[in-house]
Amino acid sequence: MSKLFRAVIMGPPGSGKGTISERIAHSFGLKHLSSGDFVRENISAKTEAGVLAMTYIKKGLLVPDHVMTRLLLPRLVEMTKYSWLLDGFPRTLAQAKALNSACDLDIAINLNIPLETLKERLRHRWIHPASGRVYNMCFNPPRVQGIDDITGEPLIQQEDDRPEALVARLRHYKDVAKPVIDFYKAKGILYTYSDTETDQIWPNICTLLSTRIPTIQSDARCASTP
Ligand SMILES: Nc1ncnc2c1ncn2[C@@H]1O[C@H](COP(=O)(O)OP(=O)(O)OP(=O)(O)O)[C@@H](O)[C@H]1O
Ligand SMILES: O=c1ccn([C@@H]2O[C@H](COP(=O)(O)OP(=O)(O)O)[C@@H](O)[C@H]2O)c(=O)[nH]1
Repeated sequence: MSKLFRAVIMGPPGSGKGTISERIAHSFGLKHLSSGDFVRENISAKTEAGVLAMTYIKKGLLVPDHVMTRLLLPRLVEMTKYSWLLDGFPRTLAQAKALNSACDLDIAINLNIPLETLKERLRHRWIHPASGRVYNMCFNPPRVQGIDDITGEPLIQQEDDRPEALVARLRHYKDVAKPVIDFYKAKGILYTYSDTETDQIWPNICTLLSTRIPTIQSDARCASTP
């Protein structure tokens, strides 16, 4: 069996983690593990960690590290046979250290996107709350305005995507993410990408992954839109 591949993707809200993760999962056959999805699953299933997590999310806060690791690390144990890309975790140095004790990462992708771009994107972000599917009214609009393509249910805009909430969220992200970025830099596995468009970043990430996931050959999948 070929060696398993493990990666994390980091970046501020709106940096395109979800969008790029979907492309990576689609092109390279990795499992896309989203911490937000895990949290929402635990909330729906009313697990102990889910009920606890909900009390923080309702206040617009990050879930504390010990709750988040309790919720997430067992899911990684279920994934020992698979290659995966983890999106949304770690968000803090404590989470990065917990993850480091649980498994060896091959790479950490860091998206560094200008503030104005983030604001503009999130202003146009609409989501289908039940599935977490993400749309953008300019970049990838739904087929019918305001309606989820798959279920036909209405889309919503998240409170904390509004410009007023965003600046504080981004400031908080920078403070918390800096030690995580330094941690992966010191390990020599950090790859930072800076641009205003996912379509510009994507070919570079795709080329990197093609060299690191040897079972899969690079080809047209590294074009700007897969
Ligand atoms: N690693 C984590 N640490 C703490 N809380 C987390 C973590 N991952 C998810 N959460 C909680 O779950 C919520 C939903 O996460 P999700 O990543 O889907 O959305 P988000 O924070 O709005 O992300 P983004 O705007 O970057 O796409 C977060 O707002 C946060 O409260
Ligand atoms: O080049 C891009 C990449 C993403 N988006 C949109 O920007 C928003 C944020 O992207 P995503 O949810 O993937 O980012 P995340 O918060 O997961 O980092 C979404 O509405 C995407 O459709 C965009 O307009 N242009």
